[in-house]
Amino acid sequence: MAERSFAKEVEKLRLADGETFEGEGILAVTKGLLQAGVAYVGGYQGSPISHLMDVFADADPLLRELGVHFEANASEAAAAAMLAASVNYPLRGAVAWKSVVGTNVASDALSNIASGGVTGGALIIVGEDYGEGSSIMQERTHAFAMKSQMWLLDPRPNLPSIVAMVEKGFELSEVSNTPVMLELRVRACHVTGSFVAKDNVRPAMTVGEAAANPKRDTNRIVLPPANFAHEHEKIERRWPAAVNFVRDSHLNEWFGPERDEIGIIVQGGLFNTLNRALELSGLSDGYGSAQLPIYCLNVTYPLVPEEVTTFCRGKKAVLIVEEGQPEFIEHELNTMLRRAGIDTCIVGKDILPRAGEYTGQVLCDGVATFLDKWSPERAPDRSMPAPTDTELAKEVPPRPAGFCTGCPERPIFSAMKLVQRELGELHVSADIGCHLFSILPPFHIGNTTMGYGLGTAGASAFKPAGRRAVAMMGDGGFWHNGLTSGIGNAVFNKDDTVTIIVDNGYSAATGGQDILSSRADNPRRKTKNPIERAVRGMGVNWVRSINRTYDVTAMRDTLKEALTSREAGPKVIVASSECMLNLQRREKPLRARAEKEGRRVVRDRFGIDPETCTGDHACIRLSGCPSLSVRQNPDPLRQDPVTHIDQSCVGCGNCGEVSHAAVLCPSFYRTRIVSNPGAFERLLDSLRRRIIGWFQMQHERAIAARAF
Ligand SMILES: O=C(O)C(=O)Cc1c[nH]c2ccccc12
Repeated sequence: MAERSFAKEVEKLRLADGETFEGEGILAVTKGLLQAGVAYVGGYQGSPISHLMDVFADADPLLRELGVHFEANASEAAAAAMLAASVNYPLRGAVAWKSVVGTNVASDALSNIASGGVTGGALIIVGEDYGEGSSIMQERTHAFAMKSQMWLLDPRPNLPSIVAMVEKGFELSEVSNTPVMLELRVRACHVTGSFVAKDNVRPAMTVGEAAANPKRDTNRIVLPPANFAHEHEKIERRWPAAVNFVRDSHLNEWFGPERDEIGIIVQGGLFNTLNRALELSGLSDGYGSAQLPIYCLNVTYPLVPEEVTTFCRGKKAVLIVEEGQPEFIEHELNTMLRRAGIDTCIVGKDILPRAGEYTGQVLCDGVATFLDKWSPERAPDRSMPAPTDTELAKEVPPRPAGFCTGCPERPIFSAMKLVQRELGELHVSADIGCHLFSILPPFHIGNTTMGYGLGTAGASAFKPAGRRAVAMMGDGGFWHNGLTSGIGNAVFNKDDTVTIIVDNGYSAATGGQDILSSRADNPRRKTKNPIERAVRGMGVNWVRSINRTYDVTAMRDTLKEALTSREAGPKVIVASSECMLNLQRREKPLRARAEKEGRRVVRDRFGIDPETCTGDHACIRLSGCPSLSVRQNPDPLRQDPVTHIDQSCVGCGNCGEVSHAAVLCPSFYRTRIVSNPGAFERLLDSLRRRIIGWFQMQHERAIAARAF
């Protein structure tokens, strides 16, 4: 069950010619694909395009009606390889993934398809996870475009521009026989707006029809001598064809006055931020009516030399707003101008930061610095305070990201802490996924992370002389590649590593999509393929499955056994409990309906007895649940605040289990909250309240007597 359902919104994908579509960027992309007659779509989820994959999945009935194939690919590599369908056949295909990491994973297939070239349009929608809020290394997809000569679209975050780039992207791909990447930053994925729709177009050829009429052309396969010809073809034919198409179709946009001494060139995806900076500087408005010439690159690769020289000729200086490093576009602009003998000064990373996101504030400062030097009469007043410099920012302590309340992965790390207490500190090779939060407080567990599914591979150099290394792997990473890169590798190399495979039932970190081992019924996919069976099939003999990770004692003992077992070869613990977010998403509405209908509903909550709590908060350090908080000690003779469980508790019981396994204290209790209780239950409740109330009254009197 995905994080968000688009079941209602996908109805908008049926809009016909002339009707107005209103909604989010990712839905607009999908509508654009259907209007362009796409024959197949796929990809692998990951921020910021997870929801695009969810839109595809929810739109599957419509896709089927139109004869469009949708595949939830096993990885980005698998998605890129699927684009092979566009090599020999006039099939338009689109895949989506998170970049730059997904592009790294896909790069084998990508290089192949870029070399051989395509017949049908191939579009790769990359969710560019760069800048503040990103979870990955800060790199640019642009480098991949340049190294393989794949074209890179970076549309202005505006629905008509995004839809146009989808449609034109296919045409560009076909006229230049080259795969095209469409880069969407997180804000473009979720920007809302409207555009005038066109009818959906059934693909002229379906993937089924292509398979029934196979074609081959050895010139399109990367093998000598064709591979050498491909390079020439790229440079001599495909590249010029792309440049001509971008120019003739006016894919890049021009804003502001035609003549000026200065101007700005901007990556399309940054246009809105630049415009906002100009607006704050009194040089534009909310509609993009800039008072400076702007050349907006909706296509950032390849550049169009004639457009660049036309824009720059006669200008003293041009600012290039290009996020990230290295400054590929800036270098190329300089080369182009030099070749054309134009001496316009290109200003870029000499005044704009070399690293970090180009936020509104960064661009405000950059534009001001640019204007100070090149057009001081238009330079804005710089007395504006930075928006983050508020009282609130000073007061609120930074809060590290962490596991959700009730997360079944938390007890795994609590158990690991307990094991470390006995066996000493462990080298833990971490993996991509929710479990990566173990690295941050309060656990401080995890020494490296090498990539998705690569936890076990990341521990493979450690051949234990005494203490075994521990590797983490998520179920998402396991099916993405970890089964071979981690488990297979460890079996073959006779590694002694202990791998904990965290099986929460979903690709939880990417938004709760089903994977092979999901327990959920999925009418379109084959789920319920146990990880343990796959691991055993790979040749691991020592495998233990724990089906309730909240059982901290069992987790601790199994981990200890794995670390000390005499058996040679990899040791694998499959630790399973359902992702609490998904569980709540599924159960909450059912519970609410049952309560409303007057049916008896029981749910668990945990609490802490403030009288028993000593206030040392070891429970918080060992569990880290966000629902564990502190409150004033009710006993006037004890000053330390006591632990308190707030309203967000989902009753997973981890806090109590941890306290029990660590022999901390008996202050945790479980309450059962009964909605719509029966008559007997009510009677019992009032009886209990009276008896307990009597004891409490005695106790309160005793405390009052001690008070000052
Ligand atoms: O959803 C995210 O934010 C992820 O980091 C998950 C992810 C999806 N595909 C990947 C490829 C390499 C590394 C991480 C991911």
